[in-house]
Formats: sequence, structure tokens, C-alpha cells
Amino acid sequence: MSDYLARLFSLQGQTALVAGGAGAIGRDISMALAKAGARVIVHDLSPDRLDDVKAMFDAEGLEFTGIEADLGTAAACAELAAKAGEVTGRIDILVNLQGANRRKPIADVTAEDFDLITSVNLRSVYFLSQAVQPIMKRQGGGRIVHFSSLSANVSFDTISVYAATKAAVTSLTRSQAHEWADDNILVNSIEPGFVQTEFTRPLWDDDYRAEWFANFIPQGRLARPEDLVTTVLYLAAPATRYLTGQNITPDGGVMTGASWVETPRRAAIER
Ligand SMILES: NC(=O)c1ccc[n+]([C@@H]2O[C@H](COP(=O)([O-])OP(=O)(O)OC[C@H]3O[C@@H](n4cnc5c(N)ncnc54)[C@H](O)[C@@H]3O)[C@@H](O)[C@H]2O)c1
Ligand SMILES: O=C(O)[C@H](O)[C@@H](O)[C@H](O)[C@H](O)CO
Repeated sequence: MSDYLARLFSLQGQTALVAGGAGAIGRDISMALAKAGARVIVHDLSPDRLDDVKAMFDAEGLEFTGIEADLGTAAACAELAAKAGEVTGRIDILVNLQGANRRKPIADVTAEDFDLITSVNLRSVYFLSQAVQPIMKRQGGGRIVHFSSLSANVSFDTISVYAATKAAVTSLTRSQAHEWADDNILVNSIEPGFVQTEFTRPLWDDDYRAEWFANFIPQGRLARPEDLVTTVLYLAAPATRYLTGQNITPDGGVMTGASWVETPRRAAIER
């Protein structure tokens, strides 16, 4: 890489906290931030997943810190920010990947489903950002990247609560970007389309939906976690120091509206 590009995209000397960073998408994001030079602190709900990601870091000779926490309460979010802040004394980048879903028709959603999905997808994003903001402000700035979803824009059956939380996260991106611009904290979000992970297995493992994806996603396939890595690196990089309150939608072209007007493309989805 030329020196010019290295200066624009290197994360050397920076510390990143990746919440949900041992998940299917999160582990690729965590590794990519580390390879770009950041000291990465990986949070996850699951100790087993953290062990897997530690092994991935070890194999590459990258320094690893894992923190296990259920982010279901604001207090837990504050505790995670405090612990992460102690590792190097800074948090330059926060990526919020924590997410939960329970696929059900609206009529079957219980108050407990609603509380679980909103507490992970919205409340933890809200309060983890709130707890990290004073650390970023004190050090002169930072970057926050939220994982929203294509479903913030387009309705899909059986994910009403999930979709509402993701629309809220996209909205929160603009509020935080506005309020925290003075602190040089830049906040942006990513709305991935369908990513082929366990999280979406009920979709791509179903004949009808797999055919629909193959035919109507203009790029003819679901995203793979590694397809999302560069969007995060871009939003975290020195190169994008004048970009805030924005949203990027890596969705293979779904938001072009092609699915509503195109003839089937007849690609194949590998399952
Ligand atoms: N997979 C997709 O198609 C897709 C599409 C759009 C957006 N997203 C979003 O991307 C993010 C990552 O998704 P993924 O496919 O890697 O899913 P995943 O289930 O592999 O990862 C989600 C992570 O969230 C964390 N989490 C869940 N409940 C938690 C809790 N109570 N407290 C703390 N952490 C908790 C888990 O640690 C888990 O590793 C999510 O926010 C998801 O909504 C995924
Ligand atoms: O469980 C699900 O149905 C998925 O998580 C969906 O949310 C899609 O992946 C998303 O809507 C596309 O962005």
C-alpha cells in the first residue's frame, strides 16, 4: 500500500471496542480492525465465541482482550465501557454489532419477546454509546459505527420488532452525530442486507425464500460477513473525518427497488 493510502486508512495506535464482536459478522470486523492496526477489545455474550475469536487472533499474532457481558441493562453497558476504557486508557472506535431476533408474526409477539429484542438491539446500543461518549470526548474524539439493517427501510414478515429497533438505530445515528459533533465524535450506521449467517438461516435455508433471494437481489447472492468489513474500516478511518450522521446500505442492490420491477435473475444461492 502506498504511504498516502496507509495514512488515510491505518488505525495504528487506536483502540476499538467491538460489541457483539465474536458473532458471525463481528469476528470478521474484529479481525479486520486489528489487521488495520487497532488494539481490539472484543465483547460478546458468549464465552465460547470469545474463545474462538481469541484463537483467530492468536493465529495471526494479534493482541486480544475479550470481555463477556449480557448488555440487557444500562448498568451492564456502563460496566463494559468502563472495563474496556481501562485496557489502554482510550476507546477510539466503538462498533455496535450486538443483535437479537425472534421471528414471529405480530399477533404472536409477547411482551417478553419485545423487551428482549429492544433491550439488545436498541437499549444497549443507546447506553453503550452514552457510556463511551465521555471517554471519546476526553481524548478529543472518536468514531461510532452502528449495525442497523436493511429492514429499517423495507418490511419483511415476522421481524416487526427487530425492524423497528433497526429503524430506531438509524435514527439514533443522526441524533448522536448531531449532539456529539462538537466533541469530534463521528457516528454513522450500516444497514446490511441479507447476510448468510446462522442469524438468517431460517431465511436462506427455506426453499421459497432462497429462490426469492437468488432471483431478486440484483447481485444474485446474499452478503458474506467479509463483504461488510471494508464499510466498517472506511467509517473508522482517518480518511472519513468529515463524514457523520450517514448510513450506508450494503445490500447487493435491494434498495434499487429492482425486486419490485425486475424479471427473475435465476442465479443460484449455495446452501
Ligand atoms: N445476519 C444478517 O443478515 C444481518 C443483516 C443485517 C443486520 N445484521 C446485524 O448485524 C449484527 C450481527 O449479526 P450476526 O449475523 O453476526 O449475528 P450473531 O447472532 O452471530 O451476532 C450477534 C451478537 O450479538 C450478541 N448478543 C446477543 N444478545 C446479546 C445480549 N443480550 N447482550 C450482549 N450481546 C448480545 C452476541 O454476542 C452475538 O455474538 C446484528 O446487530 C444484526 O442485527 C445482521
Ligand atoms: O432474522 C432475520 O430476518 C434477519 O435478521 C433479517 O433482519 C434480515 O437479515 C435483515 O432484515 C436484512 O437486513
